[in-house]
Amino acid sequence: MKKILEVNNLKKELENFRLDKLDFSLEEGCITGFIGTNGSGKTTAIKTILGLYPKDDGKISFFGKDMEKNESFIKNRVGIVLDEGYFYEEMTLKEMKSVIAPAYTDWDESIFLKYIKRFDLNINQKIATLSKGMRMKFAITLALSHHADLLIMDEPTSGLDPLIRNELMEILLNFMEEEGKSVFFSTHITSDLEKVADRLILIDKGRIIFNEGKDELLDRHFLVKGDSRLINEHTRPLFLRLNETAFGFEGITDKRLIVQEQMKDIVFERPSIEQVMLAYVREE
Ligand SMILES: Nc1ncnc2c1ncn2[C@@H]1O[C@H](COP(=O)(O)OP(=O)(O)OP(=O)(O)O)[C@@H](O)[C@H]1O
Repeated sequence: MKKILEVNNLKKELENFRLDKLDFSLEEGCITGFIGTNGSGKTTAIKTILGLYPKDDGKISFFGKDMEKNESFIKNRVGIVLDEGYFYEEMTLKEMKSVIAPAYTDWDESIFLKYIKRFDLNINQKIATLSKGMRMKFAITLALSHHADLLIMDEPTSGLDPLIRNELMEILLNFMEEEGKSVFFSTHITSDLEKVADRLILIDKGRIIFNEGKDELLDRHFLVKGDSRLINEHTRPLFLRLNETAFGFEGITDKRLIVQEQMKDIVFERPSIEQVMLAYVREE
């Protein structure tokens, strides 16, 4: 499969935080969820990849082209949604659109108007008067209106109600129906990814912890439930994360066969993305 984005050895140092040698690539035709808890480095990684923060080291290429030498070609083909949309507050949506649209060679007014309608936005409303969710919908509309091949979105579902979040997931699935499209989006609402993601990348404290197909990841981890008396010095290390109460234990393991051998009367269930994510996130 074609590589849409390649990030090699990316480093970025902020005052109290460091992105540590990020290495990953995105393949064409995939929706990749970029997950991690608050402050894990998702926004910093996305902004550095997009060149909004200067990188300290590493190489970034989109569509096989070096980011630094092909910025305008790349920006044309990438639809971007950032969590704090960069808009002029005094403008109406229509005026803001007129500023942004000429930057894209493939701007499509009919798509723009289609999403304005679908998201129930008023093009004559001032940006300053939009709610957080409406701002996000406007940013998503702009990103979808220039025939981008790759959508990069930072927390696009934050501030959206469950109904609109669900609609956005449908929109992403529709977007993927056309050949050659890819989506990369960060979120800490991992339930949004259960239905749509093909791959998941977990970042924690500025480092990538896993980068794997969603189904493979969920197929090789198990949520185990049973009596707390089964937990002892031999069984405890079999779990990546373990919660014990007076009533029983719940743990995430990637060693199903050994657990099955050593513990009787337990139940195996398929974990959620959130449960697997939390199993890998180191606590302070
Ligand atoms: N401009 C900046 N200057 C200094 N430190 C920063 C800057 N931006 C972010 N940080 C720090 O970098 C760390 C990672 O923040 P970042 O916003 O990338 O995390 P995140 O995973 O996107 O979190 P969230 O889910 O809360 O949005 C945090 O400790 C944050 O305080």
